[in-house]
Formats: sequence, structure tokens, C-alpha cells
Amino acid sequence: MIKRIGVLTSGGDAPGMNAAIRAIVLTAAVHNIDVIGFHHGFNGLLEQDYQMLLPQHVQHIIQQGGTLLKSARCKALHTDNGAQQAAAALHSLQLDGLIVIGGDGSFRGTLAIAKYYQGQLIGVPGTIDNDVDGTDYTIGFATAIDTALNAIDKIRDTADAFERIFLVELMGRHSGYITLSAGIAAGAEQIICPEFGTLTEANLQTILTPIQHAQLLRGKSSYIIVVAENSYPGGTTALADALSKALNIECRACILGHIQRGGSPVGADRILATKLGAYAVEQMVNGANLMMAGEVNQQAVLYPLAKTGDKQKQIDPYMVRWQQCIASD
Ligand SMILES: Nc1ncnc2c1ncn2[C@@H]1O[C@H](COP(=O)(O)OP(=O)(O)O)[C@@H](O)[C@H]1O
Ligand SMILES: O=P(O)(O)OC[C@H]1O[C@](O)(COP(=O)(O)O)[C@@H](O)[C@@H]1O
Repeated sequence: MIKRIGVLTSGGDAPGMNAAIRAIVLTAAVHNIDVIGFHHGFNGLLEQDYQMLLPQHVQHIIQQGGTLLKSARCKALHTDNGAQQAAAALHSLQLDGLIVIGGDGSFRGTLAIAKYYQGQLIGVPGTIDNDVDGTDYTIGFATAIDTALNAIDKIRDTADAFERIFLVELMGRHSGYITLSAGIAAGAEQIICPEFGTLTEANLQTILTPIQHAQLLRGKSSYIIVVAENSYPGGTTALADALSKALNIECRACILGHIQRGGSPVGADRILATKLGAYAVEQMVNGANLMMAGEVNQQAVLYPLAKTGDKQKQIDPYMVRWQQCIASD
């Protein structure tokens, strides 16, 4: 019988985390479950920094970006001592379970706590990177794509006006999901992401050839290359400099950065967050433990937390082929 649970948001914040918190609190209320919200990710758990979350606290937050509980990374949890301390806090607050909204890193942290905690642990996937196995989409990804698109469309206007080459850097530490999706939707001429192989000065020609080909075909015109972060030694500005030198044309870099994490969640993220937040509570009531509440083919599903970071999720190979064979001309 579950009477009291905790919730926290951890890792990179993502639009829709508030919608997930709201769904968790509202669903828990129906089951007469009290909810405690920990502040600043796992840090709030270690420091016992928390607040009671009642339905009135989550009113009108569905449309808000960020997270009302704040998010953070927590170094201490990487130690065994930190995991023990987190489990002890959950026991001392008499929590029957904890719901962690975050990415695969946060789920690894959750599993570390599981070694010392007797209650139930459930994950809800929230990260703009969409790099979590076991769910088609993570909360925040759809909004991040729209935010990136909005910016790239504006860059296209100025790139067209000056007939310039622009490199737009998008987020995604280990995954090209944001870059491939936003690049396709923006009609970018080239897309560079980790899944396409390592790019260095030595194989720069792979980028130069399609640019030179396009120049022959269309003459001087705007050309947008969407680049995932960490794709080139020295970063996207260094890549723009290298291209400028090789082509003898000024290439401009635009680093979109954290703007991709902010803003009001789009409808798809609000719906996904509401569904997964509610499902997480219901499945916890049904006895689920060490599982992530994900969505596959529009169906809410449980997936083992231990497998969420296996990096089996591939970016769409069909769109990769299409981009590489057709769109770059
Ligand atoms: N291997 C691990 N062991 C214990 N805790 C971890 C581990 N990996 C990540 N965490 C915890 O989860 C937090 C968030 O992880 P991170 O990878 O930064 O973000 P995300 O959850 O979005 O992938 C980390 O700051 C840390 O507290
Ligand atoms: O905000 P920080 O600490 O600079 O982290 C930036 C990273 O966080 C993200 O925005 C989200 O990553 P996580 O969800 O895995 O934390 C990445 O795309 C980016 O590389």
C-alpha cells in the first residue's frame, strides 16, 4: 500500500518537466498518496531539501518551461556513500517510492540508490536529447526541435540575404537526434552529427566536397550546415574557421546553446509528460519497481531502468540516407 512518494527532476532540464510533475501530483491525489518534491535533483534528497506537493501547487504549470523543483547534477551520488545517504533520506522520510524525471544518467543514479533502498523506484524520461532507450521520445525533445527550427529559419533569412555559409551548432552530448531532426525540418544542406563518424581537419574534404558541388550547381547561395555539439576538435567556431580558410569564403558559426532547453513546452511534450507522469504513479501503485515509464508506438510501457542507457536507439537510418544522398545537393 503506497502512502507517500517523492519526485525530483535531475540532469539537463527539459520543457515538459513541469507537466510531468503536475500529472504525478494529480494522479497521486486520486490514489490518496502524498507527494514530496525534492529540490535541485538528487542534491535535495541528500540535503533533505523538499516541499510538499499538493494539487494546488501544480496548478497552471503545464505550460511553463524549466522545472518548479529546479534541476541539477549531483556529484555526491557517484559515490557509494552518496547512494547510501540518499537511500537513508528516503527511509527516514518514510517514502514508499521515488519518481525520478531525467535522462539515462539520472536513471543510473536511481539504480545506485536501489542498492540500499527498500521502496519502489520509477523513472520518467525527461531530456531534450532523446537519447534514452525504451521510449520513442523523451519529454522536451519535441520542444527543443521547434526552438532550434525557429532559430535556423531566421538564420536562413540572413544567410539568403548575404548568400552566406552558416554553421549552426545544436545540443546533444552523445546523440544526433536533435541535429538530424532539426536539420531535416529546416532543409539544411548538410548535417554533421556523431553518428556520421568522426570529423577532423584530416577528413574536412568530406564537408567541402558537397559545398563545392552545390556552388557549381547553384552558384553563390545560402548554405546551412547543422552541427551537433562536440563534432569537431575546437568546436563549431573552429570548424567555421577551417571551412573559411579552405573555401576562401567567410563562413559564420552560430552556437544555439541553452536556448534549446527553455520555453513553453509544445503540445506533444505536454501530452507525453502528462501520460508518462500519470502512468508512473499508476504503475507504482501496481507494484512496478526499477522501471521507466516510456512510450512506444503511442502505448505507455514499462522498460527496465537498467537498460535505458544501453544506447541501442538509433537515429532514423532512412532519413540519414535521404539526407546524405539527396538533400546535400
Ligand atoms: N553512474 C552514476 N552513478 C550514480 N549517479 C549517477 C551516475 N550517472 C549519473 N548520475 C546522477 O545523475 C545525474 C544526472 O546525470 P546526467 O547524465 O548529467 O543527466 P541526464 O539524467 O539528463 O542524463 C548526475 O549528476 C548524477 O547525480
Ligand atoms: O547545461 P550543461 O550542464 O552545460 O549541459 C549541457 C548538456 O545538457 C543537455 O542539454 C541535456 O543533456 P542531459 O539531459 O543528458 O543532461 C545536452 O544536450 C548538453 O550537452
